[in-house]
Amino acid sequence: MLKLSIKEAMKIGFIGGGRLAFALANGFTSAGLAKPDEITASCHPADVLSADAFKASITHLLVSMFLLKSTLGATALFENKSVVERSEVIIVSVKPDVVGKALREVKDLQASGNKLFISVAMGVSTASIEKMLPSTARVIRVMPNTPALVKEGAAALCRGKLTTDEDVKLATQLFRAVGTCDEVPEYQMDAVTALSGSGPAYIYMMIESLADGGVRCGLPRDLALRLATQTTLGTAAMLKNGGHPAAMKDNVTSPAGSTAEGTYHLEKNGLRAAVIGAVKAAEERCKQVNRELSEKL
Ligand SMILES: NC(=O)C1=CN([C@@H]2O[C@H](COP(=O)(O)OP(=O)(O)OC[C@H]3O[C@@H](n4cnc5c(N)ncnc54)[C@H](OP(=O)(O)O)[C@@H]3O)[C@@H](O)[C@H]2O)C=CC1
Ligand SMILES: O=C(O)[C@@H]1CCC=N1
Repeated sequence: MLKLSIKEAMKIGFIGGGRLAFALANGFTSAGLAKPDEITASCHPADVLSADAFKASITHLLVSMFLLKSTLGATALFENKSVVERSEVIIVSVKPDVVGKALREVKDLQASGNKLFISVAMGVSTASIEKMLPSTARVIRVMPNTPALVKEGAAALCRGKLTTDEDVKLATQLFRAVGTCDEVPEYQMDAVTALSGSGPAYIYMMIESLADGGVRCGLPRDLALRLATQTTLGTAAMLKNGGHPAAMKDNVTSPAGSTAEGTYHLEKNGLRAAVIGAVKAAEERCKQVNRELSEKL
């Protein structure tokens, strides 16, 4: 079995060079875990597209290649096989419904059998990934999030059937270089996806709403957005130092003051139920994706 060590920069390949791959590649290189010129990423293969889709995709592909090369110094490849052959660790970062197609292309490669595959695909279980790869391939499932781009990511991972402690150590080190990373049992991965994987989208909506509120009260847009962003950052930083959000909220809320009016309005309009419901709905969607995929395998 190929032993990996994170002491030296690793050859990391991405099957699917999209938004998340870009965020992770950027984070890994700036953390010194991979040399930009040793990162490879594959993009949408042109052979399966209609003429019109090909034209649209080639533009998209050229933009992706340009971004990967110019911003990161990484190499964009047309073939998933080349990514596997050229990498020590392969991050599967295509959409869940494309995972099967992409991995079928590399299943028969000899190189696939002794490599570590890290899947970040939402809702796709390690058992499903293992069925799509040679029986000896090692698989880890990770759910990262896009703040990895600024080394403030939150990730959780779980083991597959053949994952070794060293693999977990390596993946943990990789994702801790771009934020936090916890190991969880696989049954919790959909909940993690629904909370921290999707969470940045919910927080952006909250920040945008705060800024809209400020504008409604007469603040200039740029000031409102800066205040909303910094307030979110500062609030999260305080919580990270310890303490309970309810107690911290009470510290902000003066008797008969402005915050009490504001929080009453949020309670009346069901903010908490809406957020809890959003996480639950996102978790359900993960389970649905896994069910649909498992039926096809
Ligand atoms: N975005 C996020 O915040 C997070 C995403 N994830 C997971 O990461 C994965 C990727 O998501 P995201 O980066 O947002 O999606 P993107 O659509 O941005 O990236 C997917 C990439 O894969 C390419 N692709 C499509 N088909 C193939 C193929 N057969 N072989 C190789 N590459 C292919 C796509 O090209 P083209 O566009 O030309 O089709 C695209 O560049 C998903 O499984 C998602 O669940 C996990 C955590 C957070
Ligand atoms: O929306 C999605 O499906 C992916 C998974 C978590 C964040 N983005």
